[in-house]
Amino acid sequence: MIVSTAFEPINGVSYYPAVVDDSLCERVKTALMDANAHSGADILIEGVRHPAPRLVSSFSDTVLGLEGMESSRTWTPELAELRDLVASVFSLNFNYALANLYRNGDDYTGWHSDKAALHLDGSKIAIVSFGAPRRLSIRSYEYPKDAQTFTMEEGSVVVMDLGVQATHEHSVPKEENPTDPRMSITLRKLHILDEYLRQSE
Ligand SMILES: O=C(O)CCC(=O)C(=O)O
Ligand SMILES: [Fe+2]
Repeated sequence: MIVSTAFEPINGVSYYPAVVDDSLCERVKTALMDANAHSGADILIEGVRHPAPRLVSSFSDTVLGLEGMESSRTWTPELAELRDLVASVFSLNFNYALANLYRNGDDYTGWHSDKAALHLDGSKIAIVSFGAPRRLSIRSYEYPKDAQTFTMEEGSVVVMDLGVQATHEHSVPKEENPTDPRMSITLRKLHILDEYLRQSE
């Protein structure tokens, strides 16, 4: 499958529409809902508990407990299919997925960079979108007023270089208009997973 870059908001971040077909989108959504996989645990920010502004779950090659997260589950068949499709389209490799469920337009992800230290050096993060379109904003730490914002449609993939995390942060802002649920599956290659496996041998 050949995909063309529709949009590159900044160097190191590319948006590709229509990578995942409707049938796989439907199967992934159903699988995630059936698995009742998402948790709404509180999150800790500088030692203070806040209700999670979205629901999260995680999947990986082996059950992994990361600080502040419920343990991951092993891949469902649909998520493994999605992982393999995105890996082959972009010639990447993934061993972990963090899934987010935005129940409506009030759910959001605040400004943050992904924790580069957990990921394999030089790897990339792929964000796959399902359900209602939502916006992704990206801004540099240097010029925070110049945010780039674009809409992620169902079946689209955003590919982010790990290096971008050092210079930029991203967010999924709230929507003012009524908004249906949206899920994102963020595919990652964590180096700590291999180390974790080695420790438990
Ligand atoms: O839901 C999204 O599109 C982005 C989520 C995100 O930034 C993350 O999980 O780190
Ligand atoms: Fe993120």
